[in-house]
Amino acid sequence: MLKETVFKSFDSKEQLEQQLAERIAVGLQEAIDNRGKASLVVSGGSTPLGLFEKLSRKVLDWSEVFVTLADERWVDSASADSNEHLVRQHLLQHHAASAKFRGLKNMFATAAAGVAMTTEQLANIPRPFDVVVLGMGNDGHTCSWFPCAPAAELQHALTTDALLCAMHPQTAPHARITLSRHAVLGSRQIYLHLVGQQKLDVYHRALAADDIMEMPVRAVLSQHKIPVDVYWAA
Ligand SMILES: O=C1O[C@H](COP(=O)(O)O)[C@@H](O)[C@H](O)[C@H]1O
Repeated sequence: MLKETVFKSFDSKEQLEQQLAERIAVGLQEAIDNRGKASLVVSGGSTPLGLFEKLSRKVLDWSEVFVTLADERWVDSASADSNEHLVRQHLLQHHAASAKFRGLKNMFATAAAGVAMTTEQLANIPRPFDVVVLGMGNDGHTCSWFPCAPAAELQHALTTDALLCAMHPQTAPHARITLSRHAVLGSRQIYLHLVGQQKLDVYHRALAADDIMEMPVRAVLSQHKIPVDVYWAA
């Protein structure tokens, strides 16, 4: 059945975070009730911080929840630029401290060299992913599908059946490891979490045309098999 994208608008980012945290918690608990375990994929960057704080205080069987990232910068996991660092600081605390977390960074020197090992390490995460929370950059990237990356790399991430890919954005900091489009769309529910007028303008631009290489977030928005709920606050 084809799914429509749902757009939800909130007066404040706090309201958005409360509602989205509740939706995610309900989705994870339903997955546990139905299948005994749940998987949650989250994004990094600056947007999800408050959401993580609220989600971490939700009461559910966190010990049955597997958490991983949509993408990661190939930096030390203790670095302030690391998405894993953000998740450890803001999500894996309070009730959520008992969740099972697998990051995407490993000890290999480069993202390209590390892809195979991280793919193995994610083998036990329940798929399809129960809940995927994506962000979006002002350049129209989501995950680490950057329009400024070499075209062949971006094309690969958008077409491969592999779980993970390396990405080398030319104008954004750090080499990346990212879930592929195939991996992200192997999910039951996607949320796109946006805050601010600029992100709303970018979102509208993404809806207005269909060149995925120009704005890779379109790879998620232009499909109608997996439900995508867009949560936006001013
Ligand atoms: O680099 C990244 O950027 C996007 C968006 O980040 P934000 O700071 O604008 O919220 C994020 O979704 C992604 O996970 C991250 O690696």
